[in-house]
Amino acid sequence: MNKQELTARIKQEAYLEGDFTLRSGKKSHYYLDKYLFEACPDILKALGEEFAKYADDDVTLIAGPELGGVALAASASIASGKKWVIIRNSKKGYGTGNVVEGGEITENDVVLLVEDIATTGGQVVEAAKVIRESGAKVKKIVAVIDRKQGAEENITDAGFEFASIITKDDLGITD
Ligand SMILES: O=P(O)(O)OC[C@H]1O[C@H](OP(=O)(O)OP(=O)(O)O)[C@H](O)[C@@H]1O
Ligand SMILES: O=C(O)c1cc(=O)[nH]c(=O)[nH]1
Repeated sequence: MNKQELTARIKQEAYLEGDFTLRSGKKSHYYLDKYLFEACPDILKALGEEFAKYADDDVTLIAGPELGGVALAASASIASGKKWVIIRNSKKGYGTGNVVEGGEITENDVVLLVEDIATTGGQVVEAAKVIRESGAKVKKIVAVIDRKQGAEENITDAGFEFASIITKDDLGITD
């Protein structure tokens, strides 16, 4: 699937209009329901292939933040052949008590961090800090969609590199 077809498929499956409150507390007249596009195998496969383009030889691990990043990281792993982990929002108070699920992130790791939607970038920066605290390098943060509401600036200010597969402009969305 080429980028244009992928963009059209995402809009077709996941673009909603209404009054929405976002994670950041911002209000929006639209919402991109990542679970709706992640549920479509053609889109999920194509996204994995797009993410895999960022998985250079030095990348040792792909990470996806809970919850929307999980399927994306799995798809990117299949497409790239690199292992993947989940970054939880917080530790469970029982069982292993892990924040990182699927294996440890070590100081030798170079991690590609994948995200579904970047609005302010707050969620993905938290996940990136977990990776950094383990001593590993965050190679790049790549989101499926950049809503262009500060994510790039905030992610860069936090010391990480950022890219997105598409932006809200590609989807023909105006504020
Ligand atoms: O860039 P930000 O301003 O942080 O906002 C975007 C984040 O918010 C949403 O997560 P949500 O809270 O819906 O979590 P979920 O993945 O657990 O459903 C979205 O999936 C991003 O992770
Ligand atoms: O900022 C968010 O919380 C957000 C925006 C959006 O379009 N889609 C989504 O899943 N989360």
